Amino acid sequence: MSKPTIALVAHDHKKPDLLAWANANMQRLEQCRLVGTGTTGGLIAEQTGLTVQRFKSGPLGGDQQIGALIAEGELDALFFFWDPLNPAPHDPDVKALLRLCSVWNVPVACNRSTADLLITSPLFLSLDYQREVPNY
Ligand SMILES: O=C(CO)COP(=O)(O)O
Repeated sequence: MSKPTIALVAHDHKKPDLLAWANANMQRLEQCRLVGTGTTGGLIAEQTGLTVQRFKSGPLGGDQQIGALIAEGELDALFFFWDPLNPAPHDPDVKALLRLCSVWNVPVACNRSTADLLITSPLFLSLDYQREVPNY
């Protein structure tokens, strides 16, 4: 398997959580191709030194760009620390992104504990594991 592609996204109040998690998982993240929404991706690249391909900011279409990667079969996992306590102007985009993860059986972590379990799973970087992709 080539490097898995994973997306990193966080709403503003959750960015510190995602950043702390990224710092704690540098070695694993270095083995992945990283993409992210604009502000999140920039922050992670700047503060960890990891290379992150940045899409537009979430409210400007970044979630949808990541959704497009999913629809094209190019995303292996989404780490999306969304904010359950503050409404986002682009909530439909957020829902659409999470929905596509279910449609295409893409693993998604919405908080730090799930992100820990996912990134440390022996299946995650395993050559033997093939995620089942639905055949619509
Ligand atoms: O709004 C977002 C996800 O819905 C994240 O966008 P930013 O990374 O640009 O803040």
